[in-house]
Amino acid sequence: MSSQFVRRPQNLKLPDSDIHYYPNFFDHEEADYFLRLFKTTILWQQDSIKVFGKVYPQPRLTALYGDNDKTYTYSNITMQPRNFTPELKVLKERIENLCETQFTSCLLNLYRDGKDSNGWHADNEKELGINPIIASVSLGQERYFNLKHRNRPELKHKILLEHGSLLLMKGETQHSWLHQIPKTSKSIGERINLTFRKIK
Ligand SMILES: O=C(O)CCC(=O)C(=O)O
Ligand SMILES: [Fe+2]
Repeated sequence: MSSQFVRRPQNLKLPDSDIHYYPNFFDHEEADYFLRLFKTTILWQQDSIKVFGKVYPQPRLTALYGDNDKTYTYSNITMQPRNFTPELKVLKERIENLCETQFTSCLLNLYRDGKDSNGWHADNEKELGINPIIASVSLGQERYFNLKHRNRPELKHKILLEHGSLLLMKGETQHSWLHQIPKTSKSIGERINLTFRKIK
């Protein structure tokens, strides 16, 4: 890995949240390397989700890696973790140094094109405990990340998640806000997202 120097993050300053954005957490070359590596070495799967009783393929591919065998359940999908690869461990440790905390797990998303998406949700599964810290790495195609406050409809925000960036969400963010990656009709390339979490 090259430079460990990390520039100061942008703080989103939204009420009832604690969100920080590091645009160049990885330099361009590193980000390219990890994008190609994870595209080819992660065991991507497409699960089915049930929406109002109907079953659909999830609009993206996913994978779960971890250092324990605890399952993770969201949207009625229970995922079984695989063991961290050496490269995922390297990334995890680099982010742990920045955040001064430990992660047990990494949920990965592969958005193949603009039709792939991630609907409104909060990362508030009980396995994550209260006020979880979520560290989210973006590689490849930049995509918008929308935020909306649960109880105050006038509070909305969107941020472009760039290649090689890191987004940290902590404190009461998951309690008060929902987030999504919307579809786009533009013809765009693929994006990989990694979210490091503590699964208890
Ligand atoms: O792809 C992203 O940036 C967001 C992913 C996400 O919200 C999740 O996996 O919970
Ligand atoms: Fe999420």
